[in-house]
Amino acid sequence: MNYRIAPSILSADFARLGEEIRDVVAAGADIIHFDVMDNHYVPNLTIGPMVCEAIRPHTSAPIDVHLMVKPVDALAAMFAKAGADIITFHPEASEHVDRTLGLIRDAGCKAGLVFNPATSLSYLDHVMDKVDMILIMSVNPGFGGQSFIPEALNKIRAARERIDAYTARTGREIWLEVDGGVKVDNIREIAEAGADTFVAGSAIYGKPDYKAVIDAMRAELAKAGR
Ligand SMILES: O=C(CO)[C@@H](O)[C@H](O)COP(=O)(O)O
Repeated sequence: MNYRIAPSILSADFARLGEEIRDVVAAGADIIHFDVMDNHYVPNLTIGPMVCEAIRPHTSAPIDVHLMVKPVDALAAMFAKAGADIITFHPEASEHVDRTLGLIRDAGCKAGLVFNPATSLSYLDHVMDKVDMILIMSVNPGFGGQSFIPEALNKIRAARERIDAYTARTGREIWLEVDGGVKVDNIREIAEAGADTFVAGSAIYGKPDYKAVIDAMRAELAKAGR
């Protein structure tokens, strides 16, 4: 299994963002997770396309933009232009899920849907052909440093079943990402439930030695029974 670790820069030192991104990639990160909050869809306000454009020259690692915004389409287009590689959004925040997925892919990015703990996976029913990544939230979005909600494991299993059935039928791969409260001590269980891509903010940026945390996560993933 090809596992990917995606540090969330929400927990980085924003005053030194370029350096923080270079450091975490040097420590073994595969992807940079970029949280966009609008103080409307979620009760917090973070960073926009100008910051994405500013960090783009600092890394060749994929930038994975998680849009916690409503409406979605205009910002999705701006992030594609600003250098994002992957753009995910919450289906209930889009007026037209199929069209939003299409506009992200037409702009050259991978597109994904994000599921809050209370959002049904049935949003996937008619759009799997346009989905490159499914992101399961294991906390309610808006803040870093929250505890993993155990019920998310069942949702990860259900998403994995959908992906495996789809891949068996079409041969096309879809990534399964998990975000919220991911730590060294639960990453193995999350992988065994079916995730392949792991967002971790406070677990990595909250420790002085990023490489030690990422190495410990990979050691746990190596023991996963998938
Ligand atoms: O999208 C979010 C929170 O809404 C996340 O990406 C957090 O940034 C994850 O932080 P930790 O739970 O890993 O500290």
